[in-house]
Amino acid sequence: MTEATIASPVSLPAPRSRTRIVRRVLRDPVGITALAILIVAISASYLAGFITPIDPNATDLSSVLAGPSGAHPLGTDSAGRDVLARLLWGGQSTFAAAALATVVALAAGVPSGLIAGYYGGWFDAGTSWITNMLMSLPAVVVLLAARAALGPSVWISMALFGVLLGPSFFRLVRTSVISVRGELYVDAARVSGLSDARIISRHVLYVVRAPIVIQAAIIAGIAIGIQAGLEFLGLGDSSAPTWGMMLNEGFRNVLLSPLFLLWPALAITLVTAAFAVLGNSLRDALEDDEITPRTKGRAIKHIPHSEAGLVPTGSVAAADTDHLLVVRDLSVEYPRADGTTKRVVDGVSFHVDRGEVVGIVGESGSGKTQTAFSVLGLLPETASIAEGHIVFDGIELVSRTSGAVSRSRMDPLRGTRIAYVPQEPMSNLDPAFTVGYQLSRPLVKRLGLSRAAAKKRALELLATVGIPDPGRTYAAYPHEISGGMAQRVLIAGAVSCEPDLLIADEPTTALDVTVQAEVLELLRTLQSELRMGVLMVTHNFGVVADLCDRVVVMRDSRIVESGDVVTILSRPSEDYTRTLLASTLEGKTPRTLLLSDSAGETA
Ligand SMILES: Nc1ncnc2c1ncn2[C@@H]1O[C@H](COP(=O)(O)OP(=O)(O)OP(=O)(O)O)[C@@H](O)[C@H]1O
Repeated sequence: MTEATIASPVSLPAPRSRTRIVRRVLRDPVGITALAILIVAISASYLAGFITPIDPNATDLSSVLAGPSGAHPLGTDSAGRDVLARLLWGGQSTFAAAALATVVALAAGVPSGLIAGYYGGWFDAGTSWITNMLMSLPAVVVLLAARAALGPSVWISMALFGVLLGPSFFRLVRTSVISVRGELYVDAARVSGLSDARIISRHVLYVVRAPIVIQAAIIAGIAIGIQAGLEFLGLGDSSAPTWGMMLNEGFRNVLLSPLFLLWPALAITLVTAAFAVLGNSLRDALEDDEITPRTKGRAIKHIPHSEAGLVPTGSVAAADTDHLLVVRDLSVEYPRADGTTKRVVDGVSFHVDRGEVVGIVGESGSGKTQTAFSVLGLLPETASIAEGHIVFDGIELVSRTSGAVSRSRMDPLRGTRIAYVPQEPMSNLDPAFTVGYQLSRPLVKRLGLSRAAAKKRALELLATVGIPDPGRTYAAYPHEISGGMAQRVLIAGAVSCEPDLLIADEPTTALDVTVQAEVLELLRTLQSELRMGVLMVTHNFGVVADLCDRVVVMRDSRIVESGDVVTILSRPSEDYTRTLLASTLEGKTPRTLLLSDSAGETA
């Protein structure tokens, strides 16, 4: 690494301590109070037999609606039954039934919301339709009808209530997933080789877990309220003591014994409020928590080339196996609202050899990114590859007939042999995870490194890309580092598996001018050290002149001309190239031309 590539030190906050979620809740006075109320209420309910020996259904007609006494600490009801015993035993069924409703709602809403939001398509359409239908049903009427048809079982009522509440989780999760699935850091995770399941469980579920937690707490409270409401109306199982029935009885006897109404009302209010407050406190703790990877140490696992997609496919023409990457006659289309299609890449052909840097240059909207995304398999679902094929190291990623990137061939390559450096570094880092986690996770997943080895390698990579204090940057969150450092982090991630091909899409556009030069120098150094083929997407001929061996000039989705950089820079054959050169170089002679001139003179 040259001195020029080392960024000036940036002041970073001290690394965060890995405080656990429970400890964060315990430090929140409101959270700890709510937790204490729930722990006391739940344990007291399930230890009812030890707390009071009195049978909750034992009647004593000589002592009805009696006030608190030594024998009956909370008094008795209208049948002379002990209020404390009934309150404690009633809590058992209340908590268990609320848990049942919450678990059913979670099971019905969360997985379906994740899949519908992430993949969209027919599953999304079908589940959204079912959700809308369920939400249009009046829950209380359905519960009353179920009670009439199936009997007064609280378990059936609460399981059904869980199904009716499932859509609230579905909508919450689906909406959150839709808002993050298009985030660049999700694309970046895909490109770094993580599977859909891993992306959903880590990056997507991580974003929606806080709303899920608070929603679950609220739903548990609502389930207790609805359950008590049904019992209050006399629709519960009258053979078992419940808080709702106690409320009903207390209400009827409020003038004779107001205290009798107070106990169940207090229990219901305290417990439902505690659930809501605990949900808020947990959410705050989750949002503040740094996720700790829990991967156990593993030995280094080398990915055998015989795994799917890593051996050349037999049907590829010999001419296409001579180069690292071959893109031939590629055309990409999008459907228009009027039923026609819009061609954004039209008959594009080029190749990249090992150790060679090829630039795709052109004005905004000329189709450069769509071409690069075709190679990466990152085109949106609406795009289709109308024609052409793409071959990487003899592996046919897009065949002439398939019209799409083969996922089984692409997945083992992305993040290991084909890497990607994006345009906007900040948007490509997940704000919820530390830099170190995001850098080391693919090393654990793709290279099979243990957590400790991945951390060591990540720190080495950060030093390699010129980060002045790798330890601090490793522990920092994306918002705590500068744009230039974030781009260095992404470059470190991209080269971590020593790829054969690096695709960089305007890697310096979002950076200020001095940092641009440093990042270009870094890319140049890494490219020559690792002998990578590089496909550099840019609108800037200066970048092409600085880095590239060959260049492809694009305009309006087509290639205008292509050739080696010195020829195109000194003798462009197309007016468009001349205009583009004049506008981006502004009369300056690029270093490549100076070098080639001096080489010519020496010769
Ligand atoms: N999802 C999409 N649906 C329809 N058209 C799209 C979509 N994405 C891109 N396009 C169109 O494809 C064309 C090429 O876009 P592309 O992003 O490849 O341009 P570019 O040359 O990389 O420009 P820039 O440097 O501004 O990113 C543009 O006209 C753009 O509007």
